[in-house]
Amino acid sequence: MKLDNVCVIGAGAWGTALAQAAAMAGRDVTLVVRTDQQAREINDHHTNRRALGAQTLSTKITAQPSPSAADCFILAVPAQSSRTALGEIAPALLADKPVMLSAKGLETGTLQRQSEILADMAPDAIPFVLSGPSFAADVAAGRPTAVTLAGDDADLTSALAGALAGPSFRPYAADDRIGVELAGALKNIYALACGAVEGAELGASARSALLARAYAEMARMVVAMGGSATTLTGLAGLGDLTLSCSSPQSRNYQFGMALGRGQKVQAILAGDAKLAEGVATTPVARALARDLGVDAPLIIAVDQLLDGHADITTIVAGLMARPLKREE
Ligand SMILES: NC(=O)C1=CN([C@@H]2O[C@H](COP(=O)(O)OP(=O)(O)OC[C@H]3O[C@@H](n4cnc5c(N)ncnc54)[C@H](OP(=O)(O)O)[C@@H]3O)[C@@H](O)[C@H]2O)C=CC1
Ligand SMILES: O=C(CO)COP(=O)(O)O
Repeated sequence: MKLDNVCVIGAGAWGTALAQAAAMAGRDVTLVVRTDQQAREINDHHTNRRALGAQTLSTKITAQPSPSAADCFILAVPAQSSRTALGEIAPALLADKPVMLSAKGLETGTLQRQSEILADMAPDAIPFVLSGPSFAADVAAGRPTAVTLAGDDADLTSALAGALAGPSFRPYAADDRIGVELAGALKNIYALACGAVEGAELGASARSALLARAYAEMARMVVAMGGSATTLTGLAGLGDLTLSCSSPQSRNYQFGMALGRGQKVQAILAGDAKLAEGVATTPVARALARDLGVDAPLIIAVDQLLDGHADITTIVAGLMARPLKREE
């Protein structure tokens, strides 16, 4: 399959960074933007300041107002906007084309993963999931990282990984789409939790204990939903979990820090909070855990913190007072 050109839908931080990675890998890239002003800025000045500050973008990136025919596509809008964004694209454009899903979140209401949304909206597209430890600013600046690209066809997944690979962006091909997708979505919940621990000044020991129990809980969720626990040992699992749960650069971690300092969700959102996917994904994950009968005390704890019915001191006391159990 020809993979010379890539169309990226969503010109926020991540879409622009992935456009840059694809361009650095030698691809011709079209980046779908929503305003003429953003198109002019990218095409004339090779920057997208709202998304990536002063970062200079490759001249191989061309901005345009709507998607056009391409060898493969990357969807990079927030998880709750994926359905709307896909609804604006003629399904025929995506038919038999690889579509790489890069949003890290579960859909409110439907409880769906991104690839389930794609299957609804463009059933003939070929789904791939891209996830792993990768801050947009790092990727766009050419700082090195490695990610997981999961797809059903091993040869095509490897070919796509090769089409995106550059000196500073190294995708590993994998086949567990469900595991990779869930790891990306769930890590945002645990980043909220770890940020809250930091905001409440509960200490580095608490944060690492939380991280380890988060990993165990994430494995229970992934296995219950048909993914593989082994996937979590990789970039999309351990790699992204440790990044997002330990770095104030993570927007979810930042949001968690504000929660831990006692701020309410509405107040944080009313400020200049950036996108924190875990806020919408937490109640979805809680509903999924309930439906699947998965023991998920940390997801429940974050949901309680978000819904404001308990403060962090009460929530942590509740977690610590649970019956002792064996580590498995
Ligand atoms: N930033 C990062 O470091 C990383 C982000 N991700 C994931 O990528 C996803 C996007 O995040 P990010 O780029 O950072 O978010 P941003 O808030 O930076 O950007 C979101 C972009 O999506 C656009 N958008 C929203 N709705 C639509 C729509 N219906 N159609 C077309 N475009 C739309 C927005 O346009 P407008 O501004 O006009 O509203 C904006 O350009 C998230 O799921 C995130 O978890 C994954 C890895 C790294
Ligand atoms: O997913 C990310 C890094 O891998 C970005 O995390 P945040 O959305 O929390 O900033």
